[in-house]
Amino acid sequence: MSDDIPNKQRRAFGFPSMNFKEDELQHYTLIEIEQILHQHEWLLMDFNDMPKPDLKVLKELGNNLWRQEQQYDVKKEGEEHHKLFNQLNPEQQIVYKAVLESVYNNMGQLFFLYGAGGTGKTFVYKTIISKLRSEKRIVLPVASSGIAALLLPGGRKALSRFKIPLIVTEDSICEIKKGTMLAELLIKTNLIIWDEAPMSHRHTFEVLDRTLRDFLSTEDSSASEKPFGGKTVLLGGDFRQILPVIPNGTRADTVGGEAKEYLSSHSIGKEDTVGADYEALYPVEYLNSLEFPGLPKHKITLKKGVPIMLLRNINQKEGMCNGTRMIVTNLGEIVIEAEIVTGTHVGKKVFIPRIILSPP
Ligand SMILES: Nc1ncnc2c1ncn2[C@@H]1O[C@H](COP(=O)(O)OP(=O)(O)OP(=O)(O)O)[C@@H](O)[C@H]1O
Repeated sequence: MSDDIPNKQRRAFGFPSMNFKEDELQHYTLIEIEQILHQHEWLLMDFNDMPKPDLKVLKELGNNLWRQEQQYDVKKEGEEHHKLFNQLNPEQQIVYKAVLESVYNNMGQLFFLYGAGGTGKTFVYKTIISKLRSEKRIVLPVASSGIAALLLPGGRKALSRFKIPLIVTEDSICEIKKGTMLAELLIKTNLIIWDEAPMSHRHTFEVLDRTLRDFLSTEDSSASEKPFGGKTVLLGGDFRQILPVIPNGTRADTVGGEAKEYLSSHSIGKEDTVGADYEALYPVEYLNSLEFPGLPKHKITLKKGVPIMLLRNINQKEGMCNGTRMIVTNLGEIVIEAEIVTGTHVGKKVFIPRIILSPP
């Protein structure tokens, strides 16, 4: 009877590669038997010798998010860990040991792994992640940005993983309800790794901290007094990679660099105007404020290093077509120098002149 259970549950959970342990199969089979007995007005309880399904285990098995974290191939993770661990340098080993000691002994320590770019932080995260996943423990690796999250195995953006509200205040909490799959997963998590931590506002960590204290205090009342409810948390990043903090500064002040304004035209040609009345009726400021579909604004502000996209085919042979993305490398008086970052001409420097456009 249990032979059909894996296929049935794989279909139900939508995991074609889902594996089941012997005892998990037993619980599912007992539930099936219970359902058949119900049809004949019997219960499993009526048979003293029959084992009973454990509802707590079944609740766990029904948690898709927990399931996902349990689907890692233990053998592969073990091999990955073996490969990475043997390469750790002495400093990386210190971090590795300290974090794992806290996880194994439920010490709930909070770590900060600080290092300049390229010094091997992600390497340490990966070694720790593979070690814990090879032991079927749960690690939730997140990063402040989506790009950094992609570098972590099974990594997610912190805001979406923990359902942190976009606008966080001193009293916000994660948008996770108690008893949901995500709440249960957080309770079971052994380690949280948060890369690029200095890029996130203090309030985002406090939101997670408050939420974990709340969830974990239902099982252990002292959790409300512990940072992150007593979970081991490894924050990491490089303070040199954050944006400078400028008190009362505007967005432009924070990003830095000199901005340059480009106008579609410096003046209206005499031949385009029809008498003084017309000028009074349609002042230059008004004309410049008009926006038409298919035409860029009258004024654009650019800086070195900003990404831009062409909206016209300028020179297809040179890779400058509608949709080509570039990074601005130099700002001339009426010409912009940029480097192509997409397509077959990646890395090529091109010049974008001012061009005459009319609505399509
Ligand atoms: N102990 C090590 N042995 C071999 N290679 C290593 C070791 N530590 C790091 N590396 C390699 O060095 C490079 C940079 O490491 P890593 O990406 O972990 O740095 P990082 O500190 O996370 O950088 P960033 O902050 O820019 O993300 C990677 O290619 C990584 O594989």
